[in-house]
Amino acid sequence: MGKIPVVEFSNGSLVPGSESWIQASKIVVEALQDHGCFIAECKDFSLELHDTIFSVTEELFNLPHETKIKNTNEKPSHGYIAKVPGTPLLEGLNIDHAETLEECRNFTQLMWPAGNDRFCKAANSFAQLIKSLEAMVMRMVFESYGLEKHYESYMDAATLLMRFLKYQNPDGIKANVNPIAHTDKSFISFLHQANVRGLEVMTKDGEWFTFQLSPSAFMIMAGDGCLAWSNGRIKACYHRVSVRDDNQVRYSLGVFSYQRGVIKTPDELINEEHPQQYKPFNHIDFLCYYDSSKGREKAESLIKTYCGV
Ligand SMILES: O=C(O)CCC(=O)C(=O)O
Ligand SMILES: [Fe+2]
Repeated sequence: MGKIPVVEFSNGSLVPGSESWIQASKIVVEALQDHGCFIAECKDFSLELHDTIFSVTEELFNLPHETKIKNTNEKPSHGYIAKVPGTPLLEGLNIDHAETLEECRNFTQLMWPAGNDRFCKAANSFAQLIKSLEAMVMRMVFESYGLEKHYESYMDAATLLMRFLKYQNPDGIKANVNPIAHTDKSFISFLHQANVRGLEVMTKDGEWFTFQLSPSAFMIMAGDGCLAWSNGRIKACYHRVSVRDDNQVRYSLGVFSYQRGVIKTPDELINEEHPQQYKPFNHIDFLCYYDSSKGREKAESLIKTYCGV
């Protein structure tokens, strides 16, 4: 009861339409509706890429402050994040449109003017893997609601923000480095952690759930975008990070999918039983609204305030 399901994902064996696909699909959609999340065991994600991505992540955070602040972006939380009130131990760097090799190259060039091919390759391979995971998960979601015809346009409008995260050693303070529980503003998010566990998600029973580390496991969670799009059928996953092991620096990776332009609930999901709950809204405008709103810690139902009917 209340446990987050684990679903095996591999491009080779999980073929759309097959018996295993239909079974996996059922578990995925139910989990998204119940908890707003599930765990994907991703067989195509090699241990080698897992090790490389976290080794280059460490290298990235070791760059001088003057270099890291060059990671700027006009969109909120899309550039360098450091010492944000409420989360003083958290540092983050972001590659917008990480699914494109070009943007991975631009970011690499900015951080390492002399080049760092290992970083660039690892970041782009990681983002590509997430892209294919997103394609599978969202195909399942669209199919299960009978919305196949809208799937291609969803994927065409999807862009990935790849975030590298570092949580400083809390140094003897009661270890709770990012206690702010929140839902993501994304459509869907993919989280992967290294050696230090810490991500906790709230189950439908209202309990905090933390998961065992596996180098090929990803926590996949729905954000506010998906909640509104699905007319409230899918939950936005409520989560927080709470590192309890002393003297450990925690690294994690988050990939957040955003829709270019407007998110609109498909007409097929609106009926007498499910009256329209959210008006169409521009995804990035919603992120800006969130960013400028006071008391973001409490912003649990901000999407309702922003575009609720
Ligand atoms: O570090 C993590 O595992 C989660 C980070 C997170 O929730 C976020 O960046 O929105
Ligand atoms: Fe989050």
